[in-house]
Parts: sequence; C-alpha cells; structure tokens
Amino acid sequence: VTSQRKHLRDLHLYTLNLVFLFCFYLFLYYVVLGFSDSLNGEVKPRILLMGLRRSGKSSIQKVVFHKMSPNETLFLESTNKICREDVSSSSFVSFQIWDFPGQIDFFDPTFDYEMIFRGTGALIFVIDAQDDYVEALSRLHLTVTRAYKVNPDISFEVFIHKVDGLSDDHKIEKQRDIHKRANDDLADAGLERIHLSFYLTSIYDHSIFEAFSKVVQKLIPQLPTLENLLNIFISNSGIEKAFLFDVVSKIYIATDSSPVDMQTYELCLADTHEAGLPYDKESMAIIHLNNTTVMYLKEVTKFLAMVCFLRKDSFERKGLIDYNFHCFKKAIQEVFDVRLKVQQNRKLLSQRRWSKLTMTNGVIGNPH
Ligand SMILES: Nc1nc2c(ncn2[C@@H]2O[C@H](COP(=O)(O)OP(=O)(O)OP(=O)(O)O)[C@@H](O)[C@H]2O)c(=O)[nH]1
Repeated sequence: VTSQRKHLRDLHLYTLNLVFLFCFYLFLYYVVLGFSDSLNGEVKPRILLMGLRRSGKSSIQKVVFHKMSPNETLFLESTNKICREDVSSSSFVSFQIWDFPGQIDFFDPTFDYEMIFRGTGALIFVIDAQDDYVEALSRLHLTVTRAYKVNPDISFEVFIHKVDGLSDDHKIEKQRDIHKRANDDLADAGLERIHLSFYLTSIYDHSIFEAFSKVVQKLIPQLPTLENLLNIFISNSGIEKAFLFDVVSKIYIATDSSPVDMQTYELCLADTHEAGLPYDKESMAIIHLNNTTVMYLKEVTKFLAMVCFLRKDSFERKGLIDYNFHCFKKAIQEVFDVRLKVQQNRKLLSQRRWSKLTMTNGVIGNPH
C-alpha cells in the first residue's frame, strides 16, 4: 500500500511538472509572439481590411499603395488567404495592412482572431454600396463586436464603397441608412459606446485617398505636433492651406486646422502624382492656378512633400516663405529624431527582456 501511495504521489508530481512546463512554454510562445514586431524596435500599427467577398478590399489596397489603375482591378483574382503587407515609405507612415479573404469564420479554430485583433490599430470594413448590404451589415456587427471585446482601442472605419455608380442624393441616402442601421444594431446589443466612422469611397476618384488619409492619421501619435507646426508655418507665411503628403502613397498625413476643401485636395493629388517620380531634395513646383491663387510644392524629406495654397500677392514674399519653410523642415527633423530615439529605446528594452527570458529558460531546462 505504501509503495502504491508513493507511486501515486510521484505520478501526481510528474503530472504537475508537465502542466507547469506546458504553461511556461505557452507563456513564452505568447510573449515571443507579442514581441516579434517590437524586436526590431518598431511596433507597426496594423490596419485590417475586412468585408464580404468582392466588396473591393484588394482593389483599395492595390490602387492606394501599388499605383494600380482602377480599371486593372477588374482582373484581380479573389483573395484566398490573409495577405500582409508592410507600408513604411516615410518615417511617419509606417504600418501593416492585412487584406482578408472575403468574410472570416470566427468559429474556425485555426483562425486566431484574438491574436489578430490584439495588435490592430484600425479595422476597415468595406461595404459594397452597389449591392444589397443586409448581409454586410450583419457581418459588420459580428466583426466589430468580436474585435471590440478583444481590443476596445481599435478604430472602426466603415467604407461605403463603389459609390461612383450612384447619384449624389443616392450616396447621401445610402450613407444615412447604413449609418442608422449599423448604430441601431449596436444599440440593441447595448454597445452604443462603440464608435463607427463612415466614409463614401470609390477607387475611381480621390475619395479613397482621402478616407485612407483619415484612417492613417488616427494612427500617427505625432499628429497634433505636425498640425501645430503647420498652423504656425501658414500663419507666419501668409499661406491659406498646407498639406503634408506622403509622396509614395499620395495619402496626406497632416494638414493645418482650417477645413479641407475637396477641390484643393484633388489638385494636390494630381500634383504629388507628377512629383512622385524624379524627386530629390531640391524638388519644388510653382503652379499659378488662376489670377489670384498659387500652388507651391516643396520637398520636406525624401518621402514627404508639402503642398501650399496661397494668394498671388502673398507669394511675392517668397523669400520669407522659404525661410519659414526651412524652420519647419528643421522642426520636422526634430520630431523624426525623437521618434527614432523612442524606437531605439524600445529595441533595447525588448532585447533585454528577451535575453532575460532565454536565461530563465536555460535555468528551467537544467534542473541543477
Ligand atoms: N465600380 C467600382 N468597382 C470597384 C471599386 N472597387 C473595386 N471594384 C471592383 O470590385 C470587384 C471586386 O474587387 P476585389 O478588390 O477583388 O474585392 P475583394 O473584396 O478583395 O474580394 P475577395 O478577394 O473575393 O474578398 C473588382 O471587379 C473591382 O474592379 C469601386 O470603387 N468602384
């Protein structure tokens, strides 16, 4: 009886050991997963592109980040696995885009949606406005509520997409209806605290760039600083409006706090497109739009351009504008430097944590 008890106790201890080891490795696995992005010193915010099949997710990504012409998207194949892409053209615009194949099945055990939502900054849900959207709305609700439970800090962005085929009245009507139904569904579930932002988009005009700009801006922690710098710059230079553009993607990462006029924005897009090709530190363009307005484009960094709109008589003080621009550029450089320092510190910290973890692992692996 005594030897049987001893045997049972040993067995018990052995099982406990196994459970302990299993838990430890599980913990290690999640920590490594969590750190994998930050091991290189940079935590890239993740933007998810979700929505029903054929709603236009891949087209959006290709047109905005790969300069694909909208007509070419007609030949895009359906996506059948998650496609991840790093976008890091300028130091401020740096994130990952995950394009999902049609709708995701939350009940599929191989799909670890908790891990995906945990590292997500923004979730873009694309709704095809030219199609019946009842199913899309119920998917939106399911996706948003699941994601919110895992990570309440995600910004939820709804693109009411393919609106190029609709009249202006029809567009407004659709937006109103989708907005109301989506928010009613959330209120019925007692989740009115979840905030959804809505945009009318199409790959056939500037609207997709404008919407993407707004999504990306929410992920730039330095945005208030950039806006402040732009405000100071324009008020001291007699400029009416200024945009800071990422020349590669054509999304604007900041503007001063005066309202954005769509026509002005479209003009910027056309011009940064031209400027996107041979672009160096001396790059600049002066365009006289009409008798009263001038558009002035200048390079800030390799991937950032400033586009300003000003009255012709203000442009007579070009020397002053250029001097102020020089100060603005220096200030931007300082913002970059701070960001770089933060990243380097983060890298050091994660490397230290990592080596500590592997040392502890060594001790556990060796009982003596
Ligand atoms: N009219 C119009 N058509 C669009 C627009 N965006 C995408 N499309 C078309 O919609 C179709 C589907 O686009 P995709 O980008 O493949 O859709 P998806 O959501 O990635 O599809 P899956 O990979 O199957 O999930 C293509 O024929 C595109 O040309 C738009 O803004 N307007």
